[in-house]
Amino acid sequence: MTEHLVDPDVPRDLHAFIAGLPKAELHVHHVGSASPRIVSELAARHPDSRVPTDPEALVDYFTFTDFAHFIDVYLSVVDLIRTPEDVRLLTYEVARDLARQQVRYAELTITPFSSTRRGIDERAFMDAIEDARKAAEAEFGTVLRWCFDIPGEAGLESAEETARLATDDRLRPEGLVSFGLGGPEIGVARPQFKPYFDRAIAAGLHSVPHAGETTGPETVWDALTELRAERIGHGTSSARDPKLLAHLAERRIPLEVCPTSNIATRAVRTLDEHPIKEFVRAGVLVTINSDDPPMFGTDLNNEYAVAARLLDLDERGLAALAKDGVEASFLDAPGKARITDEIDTYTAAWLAS
Ligand SMILES: O=C(O)c1cccc(C(=O)CC[C@H]2O[C@@H](n3cnc4c(=O)[nH]cnc43)[C@H](O)[C@@H]2O)c1
Ligand SMILES: [Zn+2]
Repeated sequence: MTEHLVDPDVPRDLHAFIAGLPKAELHVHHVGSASPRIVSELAARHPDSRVPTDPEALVDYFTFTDFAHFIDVYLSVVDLIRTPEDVRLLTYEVARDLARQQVRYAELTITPFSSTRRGIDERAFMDAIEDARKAAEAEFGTVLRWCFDIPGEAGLESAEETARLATDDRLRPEGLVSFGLGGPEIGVARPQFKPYFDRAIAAGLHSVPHAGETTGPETVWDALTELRAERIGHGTSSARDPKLLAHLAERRIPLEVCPTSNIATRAVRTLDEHPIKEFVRAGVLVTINSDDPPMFGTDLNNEYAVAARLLDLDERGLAALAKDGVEASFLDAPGKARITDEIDTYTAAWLAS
């Protein structure tokens, strides 16, 4: 249990239950998962960067005034990743952090455009993530899969490049399962990305755009109708549209909810005002995720503790939430059954002890 993340309003034994609970993480960004140790190590290697080298100074550096400020800081960390070896190290260390939290399966959102435009060779980039994925599975038992996302604000050039990297048979990595859209939403309309999503879907990828994180429910509708979203990244503003909530519930389209992220980027004012309760009340399939954990001073276990408090969950409720995460994942049926069984076995043993 990470002491600074112990929520005093959640019983300690529930924190301990969460710490050992097998979980799936469906919404977590590659660069946004770099631990303070990795960020400071990379910053020390690149003294021209404005990113602090002192891990303690990172707490202030990772305090955001709004979403635009968050993206600005995020890109300063992206600037630290300059070689394929940086990419490999980051990916492997992210897997280690996930494994420590009993994450059995994670879909990691990667923005290959940001790396290739900064001069990392595309072949070497793919080899680096795949090499780390295989090593992580063999050494930690955590299965990683990739979502390649378009950094929407970088324009259609970035959409074209991301679609090419995701669909070219000579480049497309084995671990790639989905196609996303990230970055700021304001002024970046979802429908313009339809042709790129069409190509990715035709190549067998799942559609998982961010939508409704910093704009209204109409963005979520656009993601559903234009980009054929199978899950929605955040979808926070869906709570403002009862018809949309009913649609999401009826079609079993999961929301990838990241509560602490929404507070850190100031998309939502306080955790108590977070709409997660409305989602559950409307019957929407909610999954719990961490987004950019070290940047937001959180981790997946803490997000489960937050959910336990906001939704008043006990061990059985938390186990059900973890199983919903597995169900909403793009794992195959035997893979889902394996983790679900593990959750049931763990929970039964915990309750019997
Ligand atoms: O890489 C560039 O050069 C570049 C140029 C212009 C714009 C961008 C971006 O907008 C990058 C956005 C970046 O942010 C990632 N991310 C991480 N967390 C979140 C989130 O909560 N909501 C949306 N985006 C997020 C995203 O994956 C992109 O990599 C880049
Ligand atoms: Zn995100």
